[in-house]
Amino acid sequence: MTPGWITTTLLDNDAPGGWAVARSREGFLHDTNGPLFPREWLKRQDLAVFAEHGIGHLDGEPVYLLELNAPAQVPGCSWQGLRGFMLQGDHTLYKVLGYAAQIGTWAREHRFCGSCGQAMVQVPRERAMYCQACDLRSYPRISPSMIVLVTRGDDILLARSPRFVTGVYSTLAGFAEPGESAEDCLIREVREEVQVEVKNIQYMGSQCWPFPHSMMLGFHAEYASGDIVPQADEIEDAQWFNIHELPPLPASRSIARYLIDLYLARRLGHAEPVLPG
Ligand SMILES: NC(=O)C1=CN([C@@H]2O[C@H](COP(=O)(O)OP(=O)(O)OC[C@H]3O[C@@H](n4cnc5c(N)ncnc54)[C@H](O)[C@@H]3O)[C@@H](O)[C@H]2O)C=CC1
Ligand SMILES: [Mg+2]
Ligand SMILES: [Zn+2]
Repeated sequence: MTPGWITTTLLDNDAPGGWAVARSREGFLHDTNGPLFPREWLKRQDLAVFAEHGIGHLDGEPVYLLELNAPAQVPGCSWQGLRGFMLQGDHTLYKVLGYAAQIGTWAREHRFCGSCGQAMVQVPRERAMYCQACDLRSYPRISPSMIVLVTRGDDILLARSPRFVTGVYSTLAGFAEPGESAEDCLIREVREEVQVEVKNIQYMGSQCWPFPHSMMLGFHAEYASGDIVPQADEIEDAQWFNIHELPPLPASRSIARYLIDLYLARRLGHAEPVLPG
């Protein structure tokens, strides 16, 4: 048995047993034991199953996703969004659900060929949808996004999007565009969002962000020039904050928080945080 969570395998839907998670537009089904249910039990419930996907192994046991058309009422159970599982509870289980959500969304959105419109089929032994007419394969979608902590000595540049929880400020982020390197994207996004120029760009680490399919590439950069001018609509407010007077910050498992905590730790000589994968 290999401990932990391994996502690589496709599983045989006809084989009995294993664990299952159920997902609807309301999130994942869970009870007091969490979101993993014995698969045979879950399949006996009155669920509008749209698709079933083998998604991996947890501590050697196969795990399946039941993708539902609508959230069902199951006695003793309720529904919770992926974000709730990210904010609290077991990190490995959150990884299982994050992967399940990405596979479920991708398979649902690739039922038909984007080129000819014909129905696509799941490729055996590969995580891909296939159109026979076009010989076209579609793989799970991942969107590279850059995220950066810009610093100027004891001051760090944080901003608020109108979508954030009230009061919370975070690092700048944005999706990479075709033709860009991560560093090009960083320079463009910082310019667009606050009209600041940066230098000494350093890659710090990456994190899967399954909301819905980002791959966050985390950087540190030093301030070079410019006064903050927040981008209309996208950025509600942006400021330099002294590291001793910080506003409410993003969730502790986010790479945004890691970039901030790592800078503080290095600046203040504290133990360095670990980036949750
Ligand atoms: N893990 C973390 O700590 C953090 C993660 N993020 C994530 O980073 C990602 C990018 O951040 P934003 O500031 O929202 O991006 P952004 O600055 O590029 O602006 C968002 C806009 O980009 C466009 N867009 C949406 N999806 C896209 C895609 N797949 N490719 C290209 N453009 C797209 C839309 O017009 C959207 O309004 C988001 O998924 C966000 O949730 C953001 C902050 C912290
Ligand atoms: Mg942004
Ligand atoms: Zn096609």
